[in-house]
Amino acid sequence: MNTQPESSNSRRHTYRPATELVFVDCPEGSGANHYNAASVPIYQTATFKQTSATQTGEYDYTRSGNPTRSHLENHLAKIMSANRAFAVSSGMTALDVVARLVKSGEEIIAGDDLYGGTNRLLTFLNKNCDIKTHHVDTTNPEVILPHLHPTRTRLVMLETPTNPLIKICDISTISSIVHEQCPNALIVVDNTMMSPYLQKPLELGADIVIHSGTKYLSGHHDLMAGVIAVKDKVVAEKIYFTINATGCGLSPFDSWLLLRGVKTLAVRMDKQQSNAMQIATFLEFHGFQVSYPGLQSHPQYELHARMSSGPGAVLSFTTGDTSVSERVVESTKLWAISVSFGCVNSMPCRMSHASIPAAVREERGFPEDLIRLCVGIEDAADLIEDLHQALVTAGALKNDDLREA
Ligand SMILES: Cc1ncc(COP(=O)(O)O)c(C=O)c1O
Ligand SMILES: N[C@@H](CCSC[C@H](N)C(=O)O)C(=O)O
Repeated sequence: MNTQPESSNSRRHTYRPATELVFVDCPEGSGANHYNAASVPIYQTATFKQTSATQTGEYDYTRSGNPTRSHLENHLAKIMSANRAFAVSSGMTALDVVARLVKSGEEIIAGDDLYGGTNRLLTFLNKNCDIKTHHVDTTNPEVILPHLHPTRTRLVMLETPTNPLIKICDISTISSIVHEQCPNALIVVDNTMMSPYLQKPLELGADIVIHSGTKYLSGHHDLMAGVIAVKDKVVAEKIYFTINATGCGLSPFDSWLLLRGVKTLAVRMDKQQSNAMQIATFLEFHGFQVSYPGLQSHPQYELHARMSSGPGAVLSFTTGDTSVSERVVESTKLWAISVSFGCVNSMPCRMSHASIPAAVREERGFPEDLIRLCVGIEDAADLIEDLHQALVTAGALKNDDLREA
């Protein structure tokens, strides 16, 4: 049964974003926190005893609903300005659940610089389910127009910034164009890179927002999770149906971990973002081609600033030579070599998009010498010193004198 109440936050004063992240409301009428525990308890149970032989109570079975997950989902709906939010087992699950809104013969329009796993899912749907995806450069809303079909287009899937090229698209303009031409189409934004602390796509015209909760929302690389936030009640019911039918709702323990992580999102993101800005400035000062929406040199600096309250903590840069980039990555001592981002450590990475075939990467202008930096909360001076020595060791930087920009 569906136990998650709609977000009921209109009844009280709204605080500033960092406060709202910490302040967890008790879902109205949920009876989910009988003892007023300051930290929402973990309801580690698969099933719930009933008092009636004919009617089920608020909760009956954890696949269908669990009080710990309800608290989390209610909190997520609030911070994402959604009518309802759902917590599932991974970011890819969130994307898969949303993709199930598309029927065979319908179409998707998606960016050409999407996370590799999303690209893999869309390729699977194309090959096996007769669901075609048109990949376009979403930085230019005009290029979407020729692919819009009044009845066939079902989803328009956007990332902004994109992973890993850090391209920006205009959520409001694209939403208006698509909604006007295709009443059946839904705008889906993967907001993983920004987190709801920095950007709220539902307020900009999107219909559905998804997150890999594995990243900033949880923040410690100790959890896999996904989030789906929805504006429309009918769409939300369809999403809930799929989650219950397929059994991919987030477990009670992971729901508790994610709720705990969300409370510290603002402090982590503020520090990570400030570190990222210093590192981007350092790299640009030394002549590297850096893509980071906090730099005025980013071609969509102003558009990004209009849509969000900060540039985030992921940036990418090129060295001009693939083997030099590999040496840079391998020469760092402090920066771990690992995929994923959003954690409290930092990592250089050119592995996350290995699932996109080399030919497709080339066709979409994905530079093989790209290094993606996912900046953590360490002392920025240590991160810069380590990056500097790695650049010098790899021969990417001739001048080994460490100058701050
Ligand atoms: C932008 C983006 N969306 C979705 C995902 C998928 O999330 P998860 O790994 O939690 O399945 C990832 C990374 O994996 C990602 O970087
Ligand atoms: N082997 C994984 C790669 C995951 S990449 C994780 C993350 N989204 C990132 O961008 O670093 C796979 O095949 O999905």
